[in-house]
Amino acid sequence: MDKTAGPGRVKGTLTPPCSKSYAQRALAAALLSEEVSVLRNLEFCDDTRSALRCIEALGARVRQADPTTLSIQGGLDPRVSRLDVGESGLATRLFTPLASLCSTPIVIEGRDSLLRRPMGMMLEPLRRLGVTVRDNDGYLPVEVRGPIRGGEVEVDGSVSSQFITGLLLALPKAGQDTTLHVHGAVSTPYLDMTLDTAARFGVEISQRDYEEFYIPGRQHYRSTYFSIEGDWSAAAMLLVAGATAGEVTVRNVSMLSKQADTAICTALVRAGAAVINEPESVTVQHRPLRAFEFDATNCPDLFPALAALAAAADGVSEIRGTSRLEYKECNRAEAIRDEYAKLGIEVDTSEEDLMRIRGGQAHGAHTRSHGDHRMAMSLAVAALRADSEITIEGAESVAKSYPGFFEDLEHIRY
Ligand SMILES: O=C(O)C1=C[C@@H](OP(=O)(O)O)[C@@H](O)[C@H](O)C1
Ligand SMILES: C=C(OP(=O)(O)O)C(=O)O
Repeated sequence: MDKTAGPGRVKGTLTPPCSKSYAQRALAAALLSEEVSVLRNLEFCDDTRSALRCIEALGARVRQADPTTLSIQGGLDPRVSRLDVGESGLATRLFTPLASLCSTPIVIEGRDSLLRRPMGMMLEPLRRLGVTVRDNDGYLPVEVRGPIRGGEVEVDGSVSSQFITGLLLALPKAGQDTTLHVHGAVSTPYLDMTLDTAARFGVEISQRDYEEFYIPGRQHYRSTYFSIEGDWSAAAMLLVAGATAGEVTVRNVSMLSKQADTAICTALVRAGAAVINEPESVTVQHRPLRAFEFDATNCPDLFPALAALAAAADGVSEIRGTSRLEYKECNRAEAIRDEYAKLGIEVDTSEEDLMRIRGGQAHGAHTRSHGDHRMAMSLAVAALRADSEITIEGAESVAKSYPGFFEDLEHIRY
């Protein structure tokens, strides 16, 4: 689907969808409890729907108490032999270890960009933990047959944190205690979100410097009332719209959150925007923007929002961490470079792990999302400052994380 995004100013207040990272973790934890948990403020995007499908397939009994509240009777009892994780990287790397708690074979399968994302990091550690694994040369589909038994294992954390998240949530239910030795962990705030979720379900895990995790086995996930907070990755796009084209208040987000993408506020301040933090909202106002430096290694999902910010800033911004972008929904560094070039914005990715963006006047153009929700949103935000409309091919991809994005942006644009 093509979408036309127009130039304009923005002013208004928006509430982003709930954090899909927290929602997926809370759904997984509710499955692992033998009791009833209640998840509130849960709205559905494609990725949270994938996680819901997985927990139902693995045995959870889910009742919709109201449009945003689910009551979940947990308990692993696989009803199918195949799990459809849709296009969600997290659901894949989270539910593969969870499925490995079962003694029946389960195939994990996905679609589209997920089929090109590496899954090899899961194979050896799962085998060492007693799981029989069949894979497709390091890609989906993957078949696991547990039960995973715990023990001591080395894990490569340098491509993604998501498999560690899956192990951290699955292994408290294993028969033995586990020590994970993690090498080169990236996206570490996402591991804090996992530990936070586990703790809220009464599960104990200790860790040292994201290098060693100790997970006692045979633990009990207790019944929990879990309110899902607003999504900082979605908020980041809206706040950049405020910084570049007017003023935006985002409700239901707090700087006290453990979400990685709270870091957008640091980038906004460095770029010269006015950022007003309140206990349950953030307001960003436009000011003349200057080039900034920022390391996004641990918050890779911010890159597309940062690109729209840097494109509107005076000078050359330097954003570190591009090597983290190769294996997202598309190669996001290349996609940002190529699509922003169509707008007349120069993006240099020639130096390893670094992106340089020279701010300037964006021009109308026909662009592509590369099937990537964050690219579609980034281009729509960049369009606010363009001299004419930008067409975004593949705009429906926003459904992966923020189905109402275009309506929300239109609501505050004038
Ligand atoms: O655990 C999570 O919720 C996520 C972790 C990050 O992935 P990586 O650990 O692969 O960087 C992030 O990019 C992804 O959107 C969500
Ligand atoms: C990369 C993302 O998600 P996932 O890895 O869960 O597919 C994302 O939401 O930008």
